[in-house]
Amino acid sequence: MTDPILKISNLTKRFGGNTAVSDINLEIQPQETVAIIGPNGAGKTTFYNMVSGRMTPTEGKIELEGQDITGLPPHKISRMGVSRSFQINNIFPEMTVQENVEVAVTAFHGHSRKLFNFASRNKAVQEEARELLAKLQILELADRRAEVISYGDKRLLEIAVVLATRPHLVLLDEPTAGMTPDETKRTTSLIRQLADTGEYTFLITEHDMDVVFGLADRILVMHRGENLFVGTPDEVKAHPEVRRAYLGEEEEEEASA
Ligand SMILES: Nc1ncnc2c1ncn2[C@@H]1O[C@H](COP(=O)(O)OP(=O)(O)OP(=O)(O)O)[C@@H](O)[C@H]1O
Repeated sequence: MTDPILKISNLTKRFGGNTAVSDINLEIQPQETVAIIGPNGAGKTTFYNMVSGRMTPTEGKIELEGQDITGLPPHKISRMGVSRSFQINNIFPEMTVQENVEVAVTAFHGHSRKLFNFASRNKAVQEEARELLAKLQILELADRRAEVISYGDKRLLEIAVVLATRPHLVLLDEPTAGMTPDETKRTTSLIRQLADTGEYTFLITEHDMDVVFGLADRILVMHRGENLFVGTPDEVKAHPEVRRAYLGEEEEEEASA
């Protein structure tokens, strides 16, 4: 077994008397796609916020590739290779689609200092940006201003921006939220293709169960802050307690909507 990219041990977050995340343990292996699901208030966002450094755990440990990152600020965690999508908040609307990705690619090369010649750096940055846009199937939008493209395409651009920093672990926060059914299908299949390249490790939160079951190698089911179950999509679908606590609840909500 390889060393995990992310190792979460006994992670707990309390807000006063309310335990939002309770004693979670999880290991994510390189190239895995892991999804976190759970009903509203289950603690998914709090868990995510601790991994990306936006919240400090009350107890427990978070290790990234063997290094303790517990409680480090977001910019440090990001520099160590964890990149998080922020639901299109990290897109510059007045720049073109290509320029948005170039900014992120440049930021990455700025850190790595591999390319010091200005002209060759420019060309390499442009090429890398175009490759990423092609991967996300939005290359034909390269010269459009980001503010004029569709919501679904903005979300794909956001993923391109995230991948431009060559993250070791990619956190995708509800990647299909707000999308039309067609956009959702397209985005799910694109993320699946990215995962299949073996270049990325994804940790995803998502409410859409079709997306989760279509993407995840393993699923962490949270319920009231606790780890209710971790397993493959088939194991999750078949787990009676999960069905009762989450899938059943969803059916009831749909029935009463
Ligand atoms: N900053 C905060 N201060 C106090 N309580 C909080 C804070 N953030 C979250 N909580 C509480 O922690 C619990 C877990 O919330 P969290 O947002 O992590 O759940 P979630 O699974 O992401 O829910 P949703 O699916 O609705 O986004 C909830 O009871 C919530 O009210």
